[in-house]
Amino acid sequence: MTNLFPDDASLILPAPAKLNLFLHILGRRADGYHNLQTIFQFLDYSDQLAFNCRKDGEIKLHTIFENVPHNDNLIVKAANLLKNYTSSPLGADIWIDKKLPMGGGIGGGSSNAATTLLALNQLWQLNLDLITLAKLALQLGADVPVFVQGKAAFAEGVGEQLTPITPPELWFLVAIPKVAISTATVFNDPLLPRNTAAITYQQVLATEGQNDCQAIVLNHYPAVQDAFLIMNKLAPTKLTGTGACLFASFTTEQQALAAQRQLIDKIDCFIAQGINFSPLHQKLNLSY
Ligand SMILES: C[C@](O)(CO)[C@H](O)COP(=O)(O)OP(=O)(O)OC[C@H]1O[C@@H](n2ccc(N)nc2=O)[C@H](O)[C@@H]1O
Ligand SMILES: Nc1ncnc2c1ncn2[C@@H]1O[C@H](COP(=O)(O)OP(=O)(O)OP(=O)(O)O)[C@@H](O)[C@H]1O
Repeated sequence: MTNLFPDDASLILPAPAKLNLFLHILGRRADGYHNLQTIFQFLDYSDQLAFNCRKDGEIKLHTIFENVPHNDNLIVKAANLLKNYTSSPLGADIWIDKKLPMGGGIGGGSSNAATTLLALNQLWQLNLDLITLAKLALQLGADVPVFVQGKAAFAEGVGEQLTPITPPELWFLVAIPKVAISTATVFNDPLLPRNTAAITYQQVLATEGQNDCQAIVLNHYPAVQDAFLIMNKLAPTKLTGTGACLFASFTTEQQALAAQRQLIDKIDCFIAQGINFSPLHQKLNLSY
């Protein structure tokens, strides 16, 4: 395991990325949030977090994030939320090996928060079930509950009403344009389309779908537009979440690798398989 972590770490767990295979915006609620329909699928591509229990109650994230103050970090927020909810007297030392790009639309921060909730639930012996943890998780962000539940899902509401589904576990080429995009900025854009018709659960897996944020993001962020134009020549390419990452799917790893070879020196990208049961839940031996 990575030497970023102490040898005596009691728990080392992954925080996987997600893709939004499509992202439909149905409307805007009175509180400003948007009603969505999306498919979340996990990627076999993860940050790693290490945890030790502290008896003095302090929550300490040891890894420095250049642009995120300690107490604003979703890892620390998740730990404090769980501590307050359960009145646990315990604390934690936490380290992270960060691989997922921030502001990339692949859910890095949200996934870190979910992994922290599940890790401390175990270390502090709280025995909260996933439904209770997912409800808490929603306070941290619309994307956090799916990472707590651990199953690929058709999501509705603001992203918290989850129906497990099993889309094909394809191989993805994921491009990382060199820009971080704020989700709130995209959702506040007056030109964002907000009137896509709802589909039914029966239609989900047959729906190709689109990302309703894509046109806005390509228009405003030249780095995303450039990467899109290059990658879309190789294979049909889509935005995930509010970007900046783009993805294209392939039936086999070899096909994805062949496409990646054509992008070498042009776009920073990685290959990963889509997975319907989170690597976090697999590592914790939770059943599907
Ligand atoms: C775009 C997605 O990534 C799709 O999976 C998510 O909906 C975003 O989830 P997230 O990053 O966890 O977002 P949050 O931290 O909850 O919200 C950030 C901001 O995005 C906007 N927001 C988010 C989710 C949503 N359904 N409607 C919104 O309008 C709100 O302005 C909010 O202030
Ligand atoms: N542990 C964390 N990892 C990443 N970002 C964090 C973390 N804690 C707080 N943040 C803040 O949250 C912002 C969004 O982070 P994140 O990487 O989750 O974006 P994203 O990939 O667009 O997520 P999503 O797809 O859920 O919208 C970052 O720009 C950063 O300021």
